[in-house]
Amino acid sequence: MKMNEKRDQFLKKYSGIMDTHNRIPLDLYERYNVKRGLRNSDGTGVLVGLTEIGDVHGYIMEEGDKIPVEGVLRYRGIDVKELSKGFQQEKRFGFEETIFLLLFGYLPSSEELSNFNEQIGDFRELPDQFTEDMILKAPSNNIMNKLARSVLAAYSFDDYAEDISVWNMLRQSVKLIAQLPTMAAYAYQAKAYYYMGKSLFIHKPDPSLSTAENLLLMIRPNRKYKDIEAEILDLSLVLHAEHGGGNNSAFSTHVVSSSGTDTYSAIAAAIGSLKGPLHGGANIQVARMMDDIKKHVSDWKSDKEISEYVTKILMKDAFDKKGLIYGMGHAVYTLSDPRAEILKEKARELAASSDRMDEFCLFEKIENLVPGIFQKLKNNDKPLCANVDFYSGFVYSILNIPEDLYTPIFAIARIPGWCAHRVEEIVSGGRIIRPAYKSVSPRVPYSSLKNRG
Ligand SMILES: CC(=O)SCCNC(=O)CCNC(=O)[C@H](O)C(C)(C)COP(=O)(O)OP(=O)(O)OC[C@H]1O[C@@H](n2cnc3c(N)ncnc32)[C@H](O)[C@@H]1OP(=O)(O)O
Ligand SMILES: O=C([O-])CC(=O)C(=O)O
Repeated sequence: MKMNEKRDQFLKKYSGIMDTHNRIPLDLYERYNVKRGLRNSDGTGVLVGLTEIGDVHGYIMEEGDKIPVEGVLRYRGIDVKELSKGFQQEKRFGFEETIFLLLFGYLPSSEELSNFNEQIGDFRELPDQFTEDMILKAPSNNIMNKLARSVLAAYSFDDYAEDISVWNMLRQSVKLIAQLPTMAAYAYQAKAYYYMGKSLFIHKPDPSLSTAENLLLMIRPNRKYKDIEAEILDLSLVLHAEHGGGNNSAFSTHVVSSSGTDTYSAIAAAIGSLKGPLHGGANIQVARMMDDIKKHVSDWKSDKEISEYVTKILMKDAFDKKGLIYGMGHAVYTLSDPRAEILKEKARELAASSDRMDEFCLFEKIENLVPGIFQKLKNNDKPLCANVDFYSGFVYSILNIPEDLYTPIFAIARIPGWCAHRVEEIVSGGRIIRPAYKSVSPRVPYSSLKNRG
């Protein structure tokens, strides 16, 4: 028998065995009062830490009951809606001051902001040979995978990689925050060249420009972008920058950092977490799901036809058969996600000016119809709102940003949050995160090889 056939047989047999031997009966979780997914029985998160960085508010507790409320998100105590309104009204980019706010805990003065922008600008370029050796020689079909590997590779270019003093973590944080857009843009160019047959171009970042402008100039063949495109991308970066300590990627950062490991390992772990389709990777899944819905629903104005197809998706009978409507639902928000509301209005404006209003209306219909269908199918009254990932990809598509970069843009936005959480963990956490797992395995005596069946 050929090795391939033997391998197929091996995988078939042992994947079945592996599955059986890793299934713990659901009733045991209840019996031992296990907080699955670190959740209490009402879906609220188990309290495992304190943070001053982000505050995510989606319900209030009243006499033991969870009462849904409109969502509010605060960065270092400042409402993100006010923060966004502030820099937009002053016609400035907001992402760099948001990074400052998250890292240092207060809004910078103009002098502090311009010094900070200089620091970021100075770090934007990748080290000598990094692009050639670490990105072009080892491209990936998946930019998040390439980003995580690039962050790990950056360890080897840092003489103080292991130093976890605050001074050094700040240096590493600013460097990684500045370089992640460059890594993502070049990783995308490498993918476009090696996997998609496109021309290869590597544009140098411009230290005098914002993160949003740099990202756009590095992914555009002619380095050109419109001001409005950079402004909207900047706003989106601000909205994605931080989400408390409990979200999966920030918590991964806390867990990994609590072992005392280096910054590159912690940030690579966070990128791996964000990539998942239940977390930041949902933005690309929304785009794929919407393409599928557009293909299968002939009348985009028909509530009936849309509802029937959405029901099929929820019943695991259509699209990726996972039973999920991506971009809907949230672990904390109930009635609304403030970021989705802002992105929705941007999506509406952009759609109106680019002849894509029919698509926008389809998104809006799905947003409005899904909660009712979900409640009917699940026989509950749980509110379900659009989350930050629902409209972001649609906005990016109008900005002509390739789908491959949707989740990497989320990572570029969220790395300041991760860095702030890493420092908070090391400065204030101070104890290795180590929850308990109860063993429910029966005791089995060892048997020697000759006595096994
Ligand atoms: C940046 C971000 O990470 S935002 C979130 C991005 N992720 C998505 O958009 C994926 C779709 N949404 C989801 O899978 C979920 O809403 C999550 C992962 C965001 C939150 O999950 P949870 O906190 O477990 O949600 P919640 O406690 O409200 O879920 C209750 C039930 O509703 C289901 N549910 C929640 N949202 C959805 C959805 N969009 N589609 C189908 N079912 C859903 C859950 O799977 C769960 O089912 P179960 O009881 O059979 O296990
Ligand atoms: O908080 C969460 O669970 C998910 C998240 O990161 C976000 O919504 O931005």
